Amino acid sequence: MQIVLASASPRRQELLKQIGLDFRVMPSHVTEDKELLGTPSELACQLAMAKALSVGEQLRDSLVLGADTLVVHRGTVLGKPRTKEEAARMLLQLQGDMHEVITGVALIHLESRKKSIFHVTTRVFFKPLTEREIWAYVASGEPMDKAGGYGIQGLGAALVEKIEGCYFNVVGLPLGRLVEEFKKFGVYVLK
Ligand SMILES: Cc1cn([C@H]2C[C@H](O)[C@@H](COP(=O)(O)OP(=O)(O)OP(=O)(O)O)O2)c(=O)[nH]c1=O
Repeated sequence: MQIVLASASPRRQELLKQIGLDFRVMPSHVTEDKELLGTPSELACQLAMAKALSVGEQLRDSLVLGADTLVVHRGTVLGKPRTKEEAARMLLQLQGDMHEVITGVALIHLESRKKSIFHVTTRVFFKPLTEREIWAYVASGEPMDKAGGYGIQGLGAALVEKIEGCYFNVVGLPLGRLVEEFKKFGVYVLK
């Protein structure tokens, strides 16, 4: 079965390659409205589903994967910062505290009407940071295309005290859980 990643994220491509999957990439063109209709995890799943469906409708015999990563701090959902000032504000809010990174995932195979939608949460604890450190990080340019304004896989590692849960989930896909869900579609990473 052809696997299609409905994502423009280079990180998600790298993560899928890491587990040796053979897949194609077809970015979806879903507008990511992070307006909260339900809980943050419901929103992550809804956006993941919308991305998977927008591609799946054209490729009904493929197994299509959509995902969405959100950062939630004290009940507020943080998306991708639009400006450097917004990035600095987000990081100032996150420093010295815990936040959750939620990735919603949708796997859909329209031809067989099979689907699996789930989310995984990782708790991330940031060190206390000075404004100077935050601006130095923002100046690296790394925050701009990332939820919460940081990338744990890059220089953003320097902001983190510890995490609880799946590391890969923070980067964009919960690999361990994903491998289990793929099995339900007859796709085995370890065979
Ligand atoms: C918190 C965090 C987020 N991110 C990234 C993962 C996601 O790519 C991005 C969140 O945006 P998403 O909307 O989940 O994904 P995307 O817009 O990059 O790609 P697409 O919608 O086409 O699938 O933030 C990191 O790379 N590292 C981190 O530590």
